[in-house]
Amino acid sequence: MFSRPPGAGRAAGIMFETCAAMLGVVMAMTLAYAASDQDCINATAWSESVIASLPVDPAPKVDKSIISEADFIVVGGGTAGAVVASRLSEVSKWQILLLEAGPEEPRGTMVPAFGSIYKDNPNYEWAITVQDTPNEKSGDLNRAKMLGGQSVNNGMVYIRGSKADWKCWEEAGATGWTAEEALRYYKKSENNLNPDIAKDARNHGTGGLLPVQRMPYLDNTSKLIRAAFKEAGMKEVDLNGDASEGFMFAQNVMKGSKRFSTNRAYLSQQRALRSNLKVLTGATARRVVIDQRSKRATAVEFTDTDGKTHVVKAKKEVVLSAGAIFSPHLLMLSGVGPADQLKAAGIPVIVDLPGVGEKLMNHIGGMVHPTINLTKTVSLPTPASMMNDIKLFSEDSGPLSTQGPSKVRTFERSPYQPANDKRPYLQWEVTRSSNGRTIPACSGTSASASCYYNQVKMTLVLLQPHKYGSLKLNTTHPTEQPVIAQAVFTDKRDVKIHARGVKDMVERLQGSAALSDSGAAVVPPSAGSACSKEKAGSEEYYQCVLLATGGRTWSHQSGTCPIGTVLDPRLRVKGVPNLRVADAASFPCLSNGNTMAPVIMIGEKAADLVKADNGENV
Ligand SMILES: Cc1cc2nc3c(=O)[nH]c(=O)nc-3n(C[C@H](O)[C@H](O)[C@H](O)COP(=O)(O)OP(=O)(O)OC[C@H]3O[C@@H](n4cnc5c(N)ncnc54)[C@H](O)[C@@H]3O)c2cc1C
Repeated sequence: MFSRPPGAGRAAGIMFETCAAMLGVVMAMTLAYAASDQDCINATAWSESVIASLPVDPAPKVDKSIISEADFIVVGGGTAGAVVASRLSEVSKWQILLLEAGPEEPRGTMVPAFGSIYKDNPNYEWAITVQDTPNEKSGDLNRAKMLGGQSVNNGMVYIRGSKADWKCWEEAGATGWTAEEALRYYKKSENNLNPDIAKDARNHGTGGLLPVQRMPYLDNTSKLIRAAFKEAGMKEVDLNGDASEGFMFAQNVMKGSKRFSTNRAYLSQQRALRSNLKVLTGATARRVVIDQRSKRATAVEFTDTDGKTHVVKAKKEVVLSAGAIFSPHLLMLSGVGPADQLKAAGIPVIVDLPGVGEKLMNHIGGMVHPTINLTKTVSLPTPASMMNDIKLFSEDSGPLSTQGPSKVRTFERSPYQPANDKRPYLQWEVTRSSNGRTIPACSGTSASASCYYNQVKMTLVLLQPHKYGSLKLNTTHPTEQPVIAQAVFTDKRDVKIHARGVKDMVERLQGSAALSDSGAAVVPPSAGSACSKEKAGSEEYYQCVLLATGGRTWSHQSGTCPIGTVLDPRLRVKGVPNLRVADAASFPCLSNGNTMAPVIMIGEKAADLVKADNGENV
């Protein structure tokens, strides 16, 4: 319906697309109105009308034909895999095959206000269950299954972590992964679109494929949170520059008002232009075929959406970029991993590598939320205001282009962390929620937050917990998902650091004139009567509340095939020299911040390592 008419020139095509899209908006908004009264807006019709307003992408070059061999096979077209495949295909004499289990990226992902809109949608998500462990009833783990991987469906925040992270990498044996080297690749990937930040050319790049910018619109609550944090003595800084502490309205992977995944940034145009880059979606790798005698990866076995098995020969190398859960799983299914687990599952051992899945690193946070109830800075949406939001969105502004105060990130040291560790251990996240006044048709959908919120919840994330989880082969059903156990507040030091952080923040917010002047009420976390024996507001009280309410791991799983025990510093699997792992699994140390930016950096450097090892100048 919205495709360009045959033979139309570019300008005419764009006009046609715009008009067709606006027609779609009007039709869908009519549906939303029909199902709405003053307080109740049909969220599904609303979401559809927003999606209909998006510019039409050129149709991706979809070629379902199977090839029998390629020079390089990249498994997993996610955050890192899209980068690796794209960069390798710059060498036109090489044939690159990218295998992605999920489908093409859908268009709705471009709307920042929709957040992780495809979370829990079985068409675009792996269903992964996690073991219950003390202090955490884990339930499920969200992993995107589509081209672009988690970069399509995450919080978009672009945070590189601490420059002091690289000391830990060096100590783990990651020779050559220094702060300066990482910066080189961050800058290579980055197209920083905010001039006030981009002018710091030592720390930022503007020529890369990845658009990075702040969300273009600040709502009133965001301005209020900024005022409260400044009042609390926090400095507004560029957390990807020289400062490692302070707060920031984070930059995100986006351009104008739209999200960019690594698929959109690195693959969509390249696929259309490069005949040596073949992308197969719906292609689930089952194992890497490794020759028992030579210990070389020779092929990848995968199944298509009809369940048919194919084997593609790898003439040079295989790169696993299937993420922190599936890269180690694929290694084990291919005979590389802890020998005891492989033998118990009946998988012939090719290389005994006990480090595969031995640790599953992750940030942890408490379900202990200081909350700010809002009154003056929020207003209920109306059909007219929502229509206006769509107009603003098409002009690269307005509420649909933002996630409001959810983009605030703070990094601070804890008085209880080791004094010689330069990484700030505490990160506060702010999320929007709705309490008391809900709009029935808006609640329970991903679009709800873009409809209305009247509360912000603060969540403290511990960036360097003292305990990690693990990932093991399911030895009775090895092809099923691995057995995943995370670790949450099982170390007393973590409980102490977290509780003190919550106490300090509550006290600062309660003393904020900016908040009280705007009618906002700060509600400290509580666990009902469970902690009534402790003095309210004391560190012991918040420790009790934390243990009573429990915590959870973040979505930053990493380190399941780390450099050091599993990979050499060139990301090659020890004992299988033409097989590499390049994604969040490769981290030897937990990044001191959100993980997408470091994963993209790894993808960039991985491609250069592969090129250099195969005779190309980089
Ligand atoms: C809900 C959520 C929100 C987040 N928000 C942020 C944020 O705001 N900022 C941030 O920095 N980080 C965020 N993260 C974390 C970050 O997105 C991830 O750490 C990062 O994207 C992981 O990249 P990856 O390449 O390792 O894996 P992925 O991006 O998950 O890519 C792996 C790909 O491999 C495919 N695959 C897996 N197995 C196979 C197979 N057998 N055959 C073929 N293909 C396969 C998958 O379908 C997927 O596309 C978030 C994560 C989640 C879950």
